[in-house]
Amino acid sequence: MPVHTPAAFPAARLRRLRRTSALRDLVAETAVTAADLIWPVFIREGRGVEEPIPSMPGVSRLSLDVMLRKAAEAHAAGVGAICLFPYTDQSLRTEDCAEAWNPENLTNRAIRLLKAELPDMAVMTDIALDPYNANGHDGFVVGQEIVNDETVAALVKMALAQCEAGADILGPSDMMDGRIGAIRHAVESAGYQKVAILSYAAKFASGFYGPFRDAVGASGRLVGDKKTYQVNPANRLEALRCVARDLDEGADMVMVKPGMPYLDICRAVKDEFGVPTFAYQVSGEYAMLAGAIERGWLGEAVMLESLLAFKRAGCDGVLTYFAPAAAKALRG
Ligand SMILES: NCc1[nH]cc(CCC(=O)O)c1CC(=O)O
Repeated sequence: MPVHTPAAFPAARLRRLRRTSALRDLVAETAVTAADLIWPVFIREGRGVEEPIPSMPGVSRLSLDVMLRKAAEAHAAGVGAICLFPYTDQSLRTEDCAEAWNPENLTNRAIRLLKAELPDMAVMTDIALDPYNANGHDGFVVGQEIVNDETVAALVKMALAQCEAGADILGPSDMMDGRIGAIRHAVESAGYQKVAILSYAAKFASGFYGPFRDAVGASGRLVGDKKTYQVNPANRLEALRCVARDLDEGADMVMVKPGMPYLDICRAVKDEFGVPTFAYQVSGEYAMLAGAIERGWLGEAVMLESLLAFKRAGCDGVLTYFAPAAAKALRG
């Protein structure tokens, strides 16, 4: 869109439209609303448990009863969707990752509970093996290698179990090649035509996932790094190829992750493809902001400012740990 060159001063005084909040709101180009937010939640076994995660101030692992109560509050405040991340019991983390497609695993029980009690809230899942893997990787490890096709077959089983439990949105976050096509084909064939896929399409090999790995209990386990499957942070065109590929294979929506350091990618994805585009404001971004807010180094307003940045960059929505607090702040 062409940017009009303002007339010379004093015909143009750009401050005229900044004078009052009514005028500012009238000409606001973008807005963030609670309905734009997806709330990522860490779940664990137990009852009445709220276990703080030290590297994510204000975020806790929740037992399913507490999760349900907080989900209902967030939903009442306007948050439309929740995304589940399990803290799997250490004894269930194995090299064959079989817990990942157990119909009764923590995530699948949480999906059933949410769909029974809060049917209008959209439930999104994560598809990757890391919460179930003895070595913390998103795929099977054979020798030194993260093997692709064997992992995809396991991800398909995981996806089908989540569909069976009632998931609305599948979120493959593993970055194996061919997983979107394989999952889409299996899900269609099994009769789950209505389930949407939000692909973690442009997912970078980032240092900003550190606190998340603490939260799901994978930090101490991860052997090596994820650079053979996640995208090099130096690469913009490769990220766009990932998005094109996932759309071709049947993704309904795509995600850029992390968010704030990759706003250029968000804008490029929206401009290039025009599809529903999401950003994940990841755990490390949350930790920076929440940690600084907690110490009084930054004001709370940076929360909504950071979310607005995603809308300005072309995103339709944001996955953010701030979702409940942001929804509350937006209500004033
Ligand atoms: N498949 C794992 C997964 N799904 C979401 C995140 C990160 C989210 C965050 O940092 O908030 C990760 C971590 C990783 O790839 O190591």
